[in-house]
Amino acid sequence: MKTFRLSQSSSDSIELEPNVTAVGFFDGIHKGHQQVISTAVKKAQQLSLKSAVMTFDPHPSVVLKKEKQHAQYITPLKEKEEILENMGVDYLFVVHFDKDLAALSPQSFVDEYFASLKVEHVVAGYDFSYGHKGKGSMETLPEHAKGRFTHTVVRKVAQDEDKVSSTRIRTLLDEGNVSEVQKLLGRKFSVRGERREDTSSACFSLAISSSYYLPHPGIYAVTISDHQRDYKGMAIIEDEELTRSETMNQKIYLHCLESPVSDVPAEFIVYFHQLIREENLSEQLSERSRQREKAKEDIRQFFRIG
Ligand SMILES: Cc1cc2nc3c(=O)[nH]c(=O)nc-3n(C[C@H](O)[C@H](O)[C@H](O)COP(=O)(O)O)c2cc1C
Ligand SMILES: Nc1ncnc2c1ncn2[C@@H]1O[C@H](COP(=O)(O)OP(=O)(O)O)[C@@H](O)[C@H]1O
Repeated sequence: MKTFRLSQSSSDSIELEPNVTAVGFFDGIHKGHQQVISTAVKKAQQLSLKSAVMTFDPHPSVVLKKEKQHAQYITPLKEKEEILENMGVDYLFVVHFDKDLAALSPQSFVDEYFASLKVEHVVAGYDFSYGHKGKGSMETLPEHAKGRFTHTVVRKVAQDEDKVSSTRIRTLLDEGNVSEVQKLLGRKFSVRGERREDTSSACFSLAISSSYYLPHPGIYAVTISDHQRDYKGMAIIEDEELTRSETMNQKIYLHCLESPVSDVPAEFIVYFHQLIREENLSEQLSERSRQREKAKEDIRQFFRIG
């Protein structure tokens, strides 16, 4: 997969083959997004064209100064790239979202970003909106396309009768409900980071990018992967103020419950299975470490480790 970072005027100069493009922000690449993207990949195969995904950076809500601004992501760009690559996408267009882009009329957006990127077919969900004030919709797309490309509208993907959406996933993460998040993502919620200080080979802290949207502070049953094998363990997410370092990274604490991790690479991926308990930070340190020992036992039982 090739990634292209685009801003206004930069789209004219890149060499591309004709393609089918799925468009949207796609934070989380949840089951709804997967339906949109796999529709584009299949359509591209049928038409013998390249498949592409168009996303934006940063999230429009930040630039449009919406009440809720999403500056942290369920899948930061690096994760998005990896998932899309595995889905068989050929091109990723990352369009820089700024005030000028937001001000483009729906017609100008279509002219500048679809027509000039050799897009022959656009795939988006039923509620996709584009152009100034989000006035362009899937109903207006044919009028703005002016015969230059065709399109597919993907119907609502729901789970338990409600739309699968990144907002719904963020709310569940705020509650620490990572098992429900897994149902909407179709995979476990995960974060990747670099190993930092060790207490022992099996107990260390992980520095993760500040652009992750993290689950509610608490103790979680997790698997910790070093890309070679998985270790069952415990992750502790402390309150934001406490975990942010000067570099603005976030930190989580990991305890492996299986054979100690040693001589392993610096990068790990942590897969979240279940919230075991919330931490009460007003409690004395000695009580907190007692609770952590108890949580370890609960996690052993959760994973049925003897
Ligand atoms: C190129 C482009 C320009 C957009 N411009 C605006 C805009 O000026 N105002 C706006 O409210 N939404 C705009 N949108 C739509 C937003 O991306 C987003 O869909 C909308 O704010 C609704 O977000 P929400 O569903 O998270 O509330 C634009 C979308 C695109 C793709
Ligand atoms: N549950 C869903 N069913 C069908 N299409 C969806 C669904 N959720 C999002 N989409 C589509 O995926 C693309 C990205 O949408 P986006 O606004 O980033 O998702 P979300 O609504 O989860 O924040 C858009 O084309 C949108 O219409």
